[in-house]
Amino acid sequence: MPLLEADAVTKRYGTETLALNEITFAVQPGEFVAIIGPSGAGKSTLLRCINRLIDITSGDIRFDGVSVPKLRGQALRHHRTQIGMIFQHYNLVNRLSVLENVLHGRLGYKNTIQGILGLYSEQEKREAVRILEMLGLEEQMYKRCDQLSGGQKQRVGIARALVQQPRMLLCDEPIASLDPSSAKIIMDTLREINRTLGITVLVNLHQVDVALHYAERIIGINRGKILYDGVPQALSNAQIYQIYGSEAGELILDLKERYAA
Ligand SMILES: Nc1ncnc2c1ncn2[C@@H]1O[C@H](COP(=O)(O)OP(=O)(O)OP(=O)(O)O)[C@@H](O)[C@H]1O
Repeated sequence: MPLLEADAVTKRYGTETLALNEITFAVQPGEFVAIIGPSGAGKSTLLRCINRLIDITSGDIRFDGVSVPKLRGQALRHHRTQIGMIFQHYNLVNRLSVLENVLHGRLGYKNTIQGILGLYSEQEKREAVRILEMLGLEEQMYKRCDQLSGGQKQRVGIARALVQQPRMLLCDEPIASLDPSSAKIIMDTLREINRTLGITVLVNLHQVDVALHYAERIIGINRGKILYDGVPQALSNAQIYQIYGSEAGELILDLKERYAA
């Protein structure tokens, strides 16, 4: 059974903007999928609908066979614990330590009082430390997050998602604010998590070359519609043009340079 199914998902903002237009696809457990497309294509909207940060207008999204739009209360909180989110701007609390930020990933499992008091079990703290060590952040553990580099902040974001023990990671432009070497570390980390922990990864990427390098499947979106869904090897330049429209020229030039090198 697929882990995630999107069935004719449509999302409108007000009456004007049709951000997603009958999107249909399914993701199997363990897949590494890159969603590519130009600015405004609907990539962020799609991830936010999957996690129910926003409601879809029509269609259905099923996670592990359960209809996401119908979830309420405890069931919705449980759904969100299953999905780790990683953001372009990290969404960390800068004045708190790395360890405290990572433990925030456990909040979905707590009642309000436990959450407010920051009550975490020894087991949860040990697990947070173990994940920080795995991501090479053991020396940063007690630093405030505002003392970290962008790449380190994003690794904290990944650690926070992992302590949730998620089944899927949704990554919204995780490398858009990073220099190339930090971006590589983040993408390598996501691939490693996918391969060794078997966690399904859906990653929004603006950069088609990165998507081609890392993903085993590409979903290309333009104006809220899927224009390509398949393996990276079969994505032609003509299809890249279709997906990216006027932004394509520069991208394809970059690709040629990359492959020539
Ligand atoms: N909260 C909102 N209210 C109204 N319109 C929105 C909202 N969020 C996004 N949109 C619009 O929906 C469309 C899709 O936006 P979305 O952010 O999902 O695209 P994207 O592919 O993630 O682009 P980017 O990479 O620039 O974030 C755009 O036309 C955008 O202007």
